[in-house]
Amino acid sequence: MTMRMLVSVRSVQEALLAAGGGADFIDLKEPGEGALGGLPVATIAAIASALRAQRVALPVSATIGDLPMHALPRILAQVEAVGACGVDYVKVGIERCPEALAVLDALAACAWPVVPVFVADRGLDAGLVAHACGLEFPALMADTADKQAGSLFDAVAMPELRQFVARVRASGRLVGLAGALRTTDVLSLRALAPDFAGFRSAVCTGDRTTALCPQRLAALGALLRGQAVESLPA
Ligand SMILES: O=C[C@H](O)COP(=O)(O)O
Repeated sequence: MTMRMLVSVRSVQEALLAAGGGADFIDLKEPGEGALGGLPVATIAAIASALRAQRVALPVSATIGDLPMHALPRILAQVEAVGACGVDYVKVGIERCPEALAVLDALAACAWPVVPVFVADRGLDAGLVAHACGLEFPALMADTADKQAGSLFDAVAMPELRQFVARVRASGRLVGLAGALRTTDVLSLRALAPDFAGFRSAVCTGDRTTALCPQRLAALGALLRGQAVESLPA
């Protein structure tokens, strides 16, 4: 099955560009505010409603911002605020620490579909992942916080990523990978075959805080679909 492409965007214009450029998931995020930087809720609501008004039926996710695991009340309040914006999924970063277990339990009890995103810079905690797999989440993701330190493949070894994909898939959830992934990572992604891969850095004109680049988006989409690409933007 083709690996689906999630593209992170920060505006209506970028969301429509991503939708027209082959994205399978539209992910609302402010890249300038961190790995899972949150947009203002009014912006999230405006983008979600603009997409629906343009009859874009793609699933839309939005992040709550980079909140620490000890800030559970703030995390839950933000999930509520973002979920009420008309998105399909609310993405929440899960740090590798003891408090994360209680955060996962609380997120699973939320009224909105939450996608936990395991912050994998220090590897993946198999116990935490197994715990999440036993809860009612539609999908689980791994991503990195430090986008300057290479890609997810520099942070986590292939066997560990393979185990993550297999564990999540066995639980019946969708599994997604992200973390400064580049076109050069597509072969490794294919080997792991997650349900979807998430991108921002690879589809911008410069670093991930700059504008979305239609050519890079099209080239990446073609590559993920297994189509020959004549020349990839550097
Ligand atoms: O959820 C996906 C991320 O926004 C990917 O961003 P990145 O490619 O800069 O790591």
